[in-house]
Amino acid sequence: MNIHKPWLALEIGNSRLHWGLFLGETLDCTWNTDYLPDSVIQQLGNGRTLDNFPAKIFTLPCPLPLVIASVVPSQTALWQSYPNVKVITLENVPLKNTYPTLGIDRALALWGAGIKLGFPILVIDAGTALTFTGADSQQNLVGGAILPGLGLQFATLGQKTSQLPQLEMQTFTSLPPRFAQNTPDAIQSGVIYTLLAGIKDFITAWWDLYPNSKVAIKGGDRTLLFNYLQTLYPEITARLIVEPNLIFWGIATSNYHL
Ligand SMILES: Nc1ncnc2c1ncn2[C@@H]1O[C@H](COP(=O)(O)OP(=O)(O)O)[C@@H](O)[C@H]1O
Ligand SMILES: CC(C)(COP(=O)(O)O)[C@@H](O)C(=O)NCCC(=O)O
Ligand SMILES: [K+]
Repeated sequence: MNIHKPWLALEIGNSRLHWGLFLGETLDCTWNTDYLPDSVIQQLGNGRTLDNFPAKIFTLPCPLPLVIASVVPSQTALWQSYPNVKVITLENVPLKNTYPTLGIDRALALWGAGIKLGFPILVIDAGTALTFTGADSQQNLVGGAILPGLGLQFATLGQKTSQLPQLEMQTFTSLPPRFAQNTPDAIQSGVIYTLLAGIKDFITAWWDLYPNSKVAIKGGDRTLLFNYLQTLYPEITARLIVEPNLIFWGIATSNYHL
């Protein structure tokens, strides 16, 4: 590939779309959007661009080549009509010892983190689901864990009970009192302190196995969780790398042909 050739990387998550504009092998900028309707996808394929895309895309030869990493097959299907599209699969990721149903987002983030930060590596993805995914010094997947992400935990409590309100995370500022005296604080306390203790437990268990390993956190809730962790467990955050672009690093270092 020409070193300055522009192309788009698209990660399709379970909540939204994550975009990266590459110039050759360099990640130029990133942004997020909601899922797009079929009509808009057709327009993009016809060379038009969108208001909430970076303005510089207007200056590039559209439609740009597109590389997709998706964990939502129904969304992937909408892009099959795009003229120059490549869908990344596990076979394109050099990570070893993977299992067939491993999420491509987890494989790419782990691979990207390992290549840039070094193996062994543990990646925490604080997205719709919260995942832990680790690799050893030989670039083998060691394994990981999957649980409901922060937003999903609040949404589930709000939707599946009659008396619990739906909390909006944008209103969260600092840690709630652990022993709360009202319903919203009690929900926050239960979800947040339990999740933070779980994250700490997974990280320390990983460090028991790989004492010098780097640990990186990505995903839409990364900043909120990092800030809370910093208050409760500063010794953990001192060694925790916050990096939103691990998947784009993984895409840039995988084997596929546009
Ligand atoms: N603008 C936003 N839209 C949606 N979710 C957001 C936004 N900003 C932060 N989040 C948080 O990001 C989480 C989803 O993470 P994200 O990495 O975007 O998901 P996915 O990759 O699974 O689509 C939600 O729990 C939510 O709290
Ligand atoms: C665990 C996930 C749902 C995470 O997706 P996300 O929350 O990032 O949208 C996704 O990686 C997935 O569907 N994985 C397949 C199962 C596995 O990785 O074992
Ligand atoms: K994700």
